[in-house]
Amino acid sequence: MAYDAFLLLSFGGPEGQDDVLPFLENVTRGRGIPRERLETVAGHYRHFGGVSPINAQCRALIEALRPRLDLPIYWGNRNWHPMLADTVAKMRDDGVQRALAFVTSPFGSYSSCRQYLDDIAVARAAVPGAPVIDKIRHYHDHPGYIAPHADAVRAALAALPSRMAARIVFTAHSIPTSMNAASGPGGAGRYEAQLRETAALVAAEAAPELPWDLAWQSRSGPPQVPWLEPDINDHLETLAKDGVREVVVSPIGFISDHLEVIWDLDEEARATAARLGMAFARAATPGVDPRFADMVRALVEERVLAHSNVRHALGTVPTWDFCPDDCCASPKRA
Ligand SMILES: CC1=C(CCC(=O)O)c2cc3nc(cc4[nH]c(cc5[nH]c(cc1n2)c(C)c5CCC(=O)O)c(CCC(=O)O)c4C)C(CCC(=O)O)=C3C
Ligand SMILES: [Fe+2]
Repeated sequence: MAYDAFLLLSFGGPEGQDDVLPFLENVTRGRGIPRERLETVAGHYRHFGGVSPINAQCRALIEALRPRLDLPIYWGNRNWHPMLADTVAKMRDDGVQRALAFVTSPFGSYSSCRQYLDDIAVARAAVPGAPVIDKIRHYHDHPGYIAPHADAVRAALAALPSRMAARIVFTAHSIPTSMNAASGPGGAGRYEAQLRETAALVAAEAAPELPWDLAWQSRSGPPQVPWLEPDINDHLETLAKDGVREVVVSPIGFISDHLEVIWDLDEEARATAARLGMAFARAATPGVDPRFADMVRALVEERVLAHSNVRHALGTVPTWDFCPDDCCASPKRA
């Protein structure tokens, strides 16, 4: 397949205090998020001057990709500028015919996969003559994703007083259990399955001798809707009761230090651990690790040279190039 452009497709985040509320309105429109939750999350952004780290991370990734890709690079977001529809219009004006999109989430689910496909469809519908845009597959078990996380877990373990007694707790963004059930072709619960595989692969590479768990963070939505559990803070309580004194928390659900990482883990989970008297080290995310940037290049090559059969994967949970219609369906909303 021939492509004449590369598109970085991400979530977007505010870049100043005045952006916070309009950004949150974009994120939560029609999603039934309680008002109090919105105010709480606005406070997290305000704590950092109203600036999400995510846009700077996208810019840094683009700079890391420039020397690695022979394609012009474009960037568009779901929820904040540069908005995807504006980017698609620019691509059309530049004569782009067929672009390949890399999404900043490695996993399948409505929020992390299908919603980006919907974003592409909506943006293209708004731009007459828009290029075709194909999405790159999930990369939850790609060596370029696993290796930086594994190194980071090793480094975090080294920062603990006595790594012998440590527990590794991997985290990812919680989603409603109904959204998890609908993840993957035919609704196969792939979100959790992929994350468990990522966790197992990172643990095996970083510290095969240590026990690990998968916990969830950043729960949203109304309280009566079930989301994936345990929450990281509840899980730390359980571990403390079981006598665990040291934890490494590794956010394998994130490619870079999103606001959920620097608030929900570095502030909240760290405070929970301190209250419980546990030593706490947060493992880094890939960010612009050269192996992660090389992975993006490899994923582009994999699609361009589809006949070459090179498809790096360390696990067995399948990934697929084109999501079928019944993949990662939108969950019913309350
Ligand atoms: C699976 C998943 C990912 C990973 C995949 C991916 O990366 O796309 C993700 C990423 C992100 N989520 C982000 C921010 C927010 N997510 C929210 C709300 C929600 N997230 C959900 C799921 C996910 N979210 C869901 C099911 C909701 C409920 C509303 C709904 O059904 O859609 C809300 C509303 C307030 C709240 O309730 O928290 C905010 C502000 C940011 C930006 C961070 C930054 O600024 O650095 C990023 C990268
Ligand atoms: Fe999907």
